[in-house]
Amino acid sequence: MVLAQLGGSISRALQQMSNATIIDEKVLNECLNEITRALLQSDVQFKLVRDMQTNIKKIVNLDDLAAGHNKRKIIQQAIFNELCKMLDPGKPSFTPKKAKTSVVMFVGLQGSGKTTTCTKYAYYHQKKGWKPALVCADTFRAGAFDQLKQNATKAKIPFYGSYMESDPVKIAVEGVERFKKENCDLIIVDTSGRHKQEVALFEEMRQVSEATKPDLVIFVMDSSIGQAAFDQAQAFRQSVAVGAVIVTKMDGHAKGGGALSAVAATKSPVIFIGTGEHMDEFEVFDVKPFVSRLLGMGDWSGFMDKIHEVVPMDQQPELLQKLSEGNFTLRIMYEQFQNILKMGPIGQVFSMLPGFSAELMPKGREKESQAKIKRYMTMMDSMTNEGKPVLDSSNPKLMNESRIMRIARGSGRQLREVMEMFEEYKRLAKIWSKMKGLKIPKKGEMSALSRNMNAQHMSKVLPPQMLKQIGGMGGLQNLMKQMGSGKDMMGMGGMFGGGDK
Ligand SMILES: Nc1nc2c(ncn2[C@@H]2O[C@H](COP(=O)(O)OP(=O)(O)OP(=O)(O)O)[C@@H](O)[C@H]2O)c(=O)[nH]1
Repeated sequence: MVLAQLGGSISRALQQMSNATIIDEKVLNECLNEITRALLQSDVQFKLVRDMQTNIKKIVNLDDLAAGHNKRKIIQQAIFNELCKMLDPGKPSFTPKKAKTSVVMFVGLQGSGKTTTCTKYAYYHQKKGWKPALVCADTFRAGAFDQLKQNATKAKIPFYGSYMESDPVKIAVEGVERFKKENCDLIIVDTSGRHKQEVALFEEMRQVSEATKPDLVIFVMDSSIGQAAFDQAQAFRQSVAVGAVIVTKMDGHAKGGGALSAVAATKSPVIFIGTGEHMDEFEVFDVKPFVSRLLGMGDWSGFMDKIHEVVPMDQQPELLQKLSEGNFTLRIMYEQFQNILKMGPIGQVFSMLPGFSAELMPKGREKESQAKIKRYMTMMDSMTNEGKPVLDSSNPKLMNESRIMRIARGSGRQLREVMEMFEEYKRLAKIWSKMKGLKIPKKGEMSALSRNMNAQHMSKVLPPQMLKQIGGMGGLQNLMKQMGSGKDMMGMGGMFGGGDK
């Protein structure tokens, strides 16, 4: 996701400003101009960027900066707040309720990923125990119904559509009626897309909306749409009552800033993002963790959510217990590799760890990375002869030369490869050791994790250089006190944003 580079650019601009001996208006302006450039390059709409710059100038008091307060922190907090404000329209979207029928209509341009997203949305809810159903009211694109049918069949979701009927309104109404009778609680209507924002598309959309009376209209937008995002989103908003946005293809080379613009144009929140072509490459969108990640800080609550998603329920308490004790053993790594190979999204899990962005499994190189994981597992399989103490220990000293040679021989791999596997283990163990001492949150209590993070935990998570900037442990404790214990850490995340480690 190119948006991630935005965090790096912002951090660099802040660093340059922090390096200046005297912070005057000129230095502040230079810093803000640099940030503005970064935002524009990420395709955030010009007007939004300009407003943001004006707001930051209003908030940031030059006297405070001159007095030697932590300039970086003050400005970064202002940027964090402004970006959050941009992405948060101030009111949540309509949220369907399980076991109560809701009709959700999807709209968007052709190729935006609408049909794929309909299925992802249905599948996401189905996994949570809902009874979703899909209606294909796209009679414009030949093959649209086949695509929906294929996706729906794969996910075992009931669907409705027609090869013969050319009236999308009729199909939509029939489909909705049918699934209401079948007591489906989430009836999803996919509508036609066009290449451009044509009058005919909007008229058809309006008619489908009028006939089916959706509880929620979701606007699906391709993240690579760039500066056109604002106008496009606004055009849709003017024809139907868009209530939420889903931004797709966030995994690609898109700059992604259009997402921010779409929120501003529709005054509706982004509720999910699409991060790949597969059914489960779909993430709930939360503003603060997103901006935290954007600015280079990890996303602990997202990470914990992912653990709940990736690790089978019966293994979760045990895994979290071990992690909280600081015991990341080879066996844990092996078990997690197993889970990952079953479920796939390791990149998503790791990208949420501070300072650890999917190094093991970079996006676009999944096949290669999966082969690597399988190779590691074969080597680890041959370690069973080494006995329980080795697999269940987190002491790297146990991996001595003779052991490494035995493992290489046993698995038919080269010494270099065994060492590489072990280096990977050490790297992971180091990162996961930061979980040590964390109070384990129960499912649905993710924010508790944030509250339970004390300064000591935070100091372990922060890169040393950054900790120094804040004034060491003392400075950090003060800062946390100022924030108040009840404040969420994600907000702080924005203040600490990395990128210059
Ligand atoms: N990489 C990536 N590809 C996606 C994502 N979402 C959808 N796609 C792909 O984008 C292409 C277009 O998606 P569709 O779902 O067919 O688009 P659509 O908007 O329904 O198109 P129409 O039905 O013609 O309006 C397909 O190849 C999808 O696999 C995503 O989040 N990431």
